[in-house]
Amino acid sequence: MNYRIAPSILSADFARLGEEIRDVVAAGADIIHFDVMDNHYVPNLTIGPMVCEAIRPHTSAPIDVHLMVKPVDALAAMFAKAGADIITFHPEASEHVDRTLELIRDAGCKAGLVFNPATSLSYLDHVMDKIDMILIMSVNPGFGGQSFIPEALNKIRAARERIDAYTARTGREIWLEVDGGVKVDNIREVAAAGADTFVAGSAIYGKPDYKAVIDAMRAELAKAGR
Ligand SMILES: O=C(CO)[C@@H](O)[C@H](O)COP(=O)(O)O
Ligand SMILES: [Fe+2]
Repeated sequence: MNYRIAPSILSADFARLGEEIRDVVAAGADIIHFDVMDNHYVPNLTIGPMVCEAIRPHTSAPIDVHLMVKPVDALAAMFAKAGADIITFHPEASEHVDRTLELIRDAGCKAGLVFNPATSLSYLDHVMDKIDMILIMSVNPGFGGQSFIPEALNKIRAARERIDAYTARTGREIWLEVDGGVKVDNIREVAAAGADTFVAGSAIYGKPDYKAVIDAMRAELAKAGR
């Protein structure tokens, strides 16, 4: 299994963001997770396309933009222009999920849907062909540093079953990302449930030695048995 670790810059030092991104990639990160919150769909307010554009020259790692905004379409287009590689959004926040997925892919990015703890995976039913990534939230969206909600493991297993059935039928791969409360001490269980891409904000940026945390996560992943 090809596992990917995606540090969330929500827990980085924003006064030194470029350096924080270079450091985490040098420490072994595969993807930069970029949390966009609008103080409307979620209570917090974070960063927009200008910041994405500003960090783009600091890394060649894919920038994974997690949109916690409503409405979605205008901002999705702006992030595609600002250098995002992957753009995910919450289906409840889009008036027309299929159209938003198309808009993101037409702009040259990978597209994905994000599932809150209480959101049904049935939003996937008719759009699998337009999805490159499924993101399962293991906390309620809005803040870093929350505790992993154990029920998310069942949803990860259900999403993995859908992906495996789809890949067996079409040959096309879809990534399964998990976001919220992922740490060294639970990443193995999250991987065993079927995830291949792991967002970790406070677990990585909350420690002084990013490489030590990422190495410890990879050591756990090597034992996951998938
Ligand atoms: O999208 C979100 C929160 O809404 C996340 O990406 C968090 O930033 C993850 O932070 P940790 O739970 O890993 O500290
Ligand atoms: Fe996120």
